[in-house]
Amino acid sequence: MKYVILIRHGESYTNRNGILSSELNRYRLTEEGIEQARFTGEQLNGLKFDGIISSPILRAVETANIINQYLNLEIKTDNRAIESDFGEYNGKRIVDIPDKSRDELGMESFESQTSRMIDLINSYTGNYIVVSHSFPIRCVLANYLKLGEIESFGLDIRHASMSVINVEKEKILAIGSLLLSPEIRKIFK
Ligand SMILES: O=C(O)[C@@H](CO)OP(=O)(O)O
Repeated sequence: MKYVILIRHGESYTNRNGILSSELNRYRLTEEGIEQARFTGEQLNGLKFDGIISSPILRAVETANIINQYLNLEIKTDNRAIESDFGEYNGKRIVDIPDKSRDELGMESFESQTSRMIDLINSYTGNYIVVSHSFPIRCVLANYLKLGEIESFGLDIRHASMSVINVEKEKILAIGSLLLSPEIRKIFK
């Protein structure tokens, strides 16, 4: 890819209920999450992309379809953009998860998520929107910022926010933005 806009899905019932879930078809977007996705679609309206790639998880696919109402592109699902694998903690409330490292908890590692997301980005040519999840997006940004898991802990990726990367120059142009600057909009005209 030349440029990528990484978008976290809108608020879903996993977030509303404080649950970690990588189940494919269980948790939909909330009304708020639908509105968030619509707002992001409006920001992207009229801009040109080579396609939308989405995590196969329902909340991401719903977000991609709402955004695509403004873009009318082909949407591809790609497992490399999927949510973290939470292991035995899949479906559990965040408050009930012991305060241990991901490795100790048997969850998918920071490195695994980083490499699958970078692999996805490097396997498409052109400018794409990628709809994914908070942690995988944080992994990509940390990669370009040359930060590790602990050092990038503060990267809080809001629902339906846009993080923009010039992939060829390995340069982050925006992190977790709800709007696009005129300079960034020009790239996709
Ligand atoms: O549950 C969360 O906090 C994140 C973790 O990646 O998932 P999602 O972005 O799907 O809400």
